[in-house]
Amino acid sequence: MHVLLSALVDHPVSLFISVTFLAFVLHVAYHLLLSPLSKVPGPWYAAVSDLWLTSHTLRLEKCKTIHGLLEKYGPIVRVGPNRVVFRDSLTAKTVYMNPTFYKSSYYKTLQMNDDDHAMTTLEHAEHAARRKGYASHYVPSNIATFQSEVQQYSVDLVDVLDNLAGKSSVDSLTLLRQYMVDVVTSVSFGCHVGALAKWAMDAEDEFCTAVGDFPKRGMLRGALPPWLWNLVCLIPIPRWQLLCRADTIMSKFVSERVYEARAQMTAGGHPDKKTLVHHLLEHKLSPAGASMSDREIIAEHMAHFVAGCDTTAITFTYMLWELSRREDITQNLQAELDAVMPDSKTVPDLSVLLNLPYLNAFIKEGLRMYSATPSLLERVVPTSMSRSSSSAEPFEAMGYILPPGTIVATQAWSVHRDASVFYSPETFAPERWLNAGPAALRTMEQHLMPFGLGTRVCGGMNFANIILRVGIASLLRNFDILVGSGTNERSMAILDSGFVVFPAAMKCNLTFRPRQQR
Ligand code: HEM
Repeated sequence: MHVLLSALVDHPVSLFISVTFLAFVLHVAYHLLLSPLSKVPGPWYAAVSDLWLTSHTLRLEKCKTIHGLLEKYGPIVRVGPNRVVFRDSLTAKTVYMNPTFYKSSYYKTLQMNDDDHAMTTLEHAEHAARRKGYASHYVPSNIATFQSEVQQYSVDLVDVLDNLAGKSSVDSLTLLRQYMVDVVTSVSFGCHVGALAKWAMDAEDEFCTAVGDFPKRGMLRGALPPWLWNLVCLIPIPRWQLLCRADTIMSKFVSERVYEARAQMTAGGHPDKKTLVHHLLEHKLSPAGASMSDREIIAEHMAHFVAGCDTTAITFTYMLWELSRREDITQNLQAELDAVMPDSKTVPDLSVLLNLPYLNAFIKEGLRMYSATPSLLERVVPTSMSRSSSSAEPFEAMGYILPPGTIVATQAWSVHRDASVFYSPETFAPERWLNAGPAALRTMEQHLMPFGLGTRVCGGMNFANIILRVGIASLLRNFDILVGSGTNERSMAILDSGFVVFPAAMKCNLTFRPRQQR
């Protein structure tokens, strides 16, 4: 022993290698045998390091990989040294409804210009104060007052496609992002930016491009050290420059409109309709009367563009892609829509659309299979599960005690593909929502979580539900949708950035053939 030690001291490199090796062995032994999470099932290589999960995130297959583990190991799996994933409705209820479970620090990667917004505030009280600022804007009664704007943009969408007369295919993802930018700008600021019109004229719209680029920019920025990011941003390729400047472009667009609305309000002007900006400008963050700062208002607006435009455009695109391959579903939808839309360009009132059984079943099925955000929604196990008590109270998930600080999460991708709830889960079948008995229907509804769950559920959920119904009704009443050039199973394979999914080809060419041409 003495000889070995003196040999190591004489050879510092050997000493370094030996100490590193020992530290590694102790690290592995701790995570596999002694950690409070060591009893939770899962592969050993995931338990000892986050590198394994990171490598799958970088390969854009995080939620599919985690789904594979849930299928293999059962409803609770350890996917990292400090990370546990589950697929269980009771556990989901505790984690997402209990405000003592804060969001994990992952959400900070979604900040806007390094500023927080509702989605990135981790702690409950701070989030509640911000959410109050925008929540009244998206309640069904208020958002319904914007239905004429949504209807008008969907008719504009039909007109743009009518002009093409089905002669060429179009990238639906880009087109629908433009449509969403028009819709969200109108309900956020009460103004018209003409994004669809620009698309029709083949004119570049920097803001729409920035909205689409923002998540990709975030992904790249998160993967590179700051110095390297700053360096690559100097590469003088115009398209690349546009991506690097996505935050600046969005911030400029939003701040101009925020300052305009403030000036109007200060001058005593009353808007015809109270839009999101008015709600945020009037909002008090605390009972003492502190308003939101300009930076906070701008970040909140930018977040609603990013959270609302790409997500809705992606889900909408996948719904159309499904229709391009399924004549049976198209015919059912068209039969229902023909009956309530005698004039193909007059979209019925929401009260009518919300009561169309097949349309509703189609939208639910689309959200089940193609939610744009089906990945882990991470929360942190609190020290105490009760807000009134500070004493430590262990959190038990499906028979395992998870200590405070453990990251826990479920993901819509797996919940929506649970074969015990949704028969043939990989089949797109709107009928499942129409033919199920009351108990099975209730169970399916309880397991549908495209917009997240509980206290942090999607703020724009009601709005998205309206947009999807109005959009699908307008397009299907007027067009048959056909697969376009270059679009196939491979190009539409779902990749995920860790939060939002997108088609492998990042586009989806479809042909919109006017129905009278059939
Ligand atoms: C199909 C379309 C959409 C999907 C699938 C979707 C999905 C989601 C999900 C899963 C979350 C919760 C994330 C979490 O728990 O961490 C979320 C949050 C949010 N979404 Fe959506 N969303 C959609 C459309 C929209 C729209 C149209 C808007 C508004 C214009 C919007 C605004 C927001 C906001 C503000 C939050 C943050 C909520 C908070 O923490 O207070 N979303 N969304």
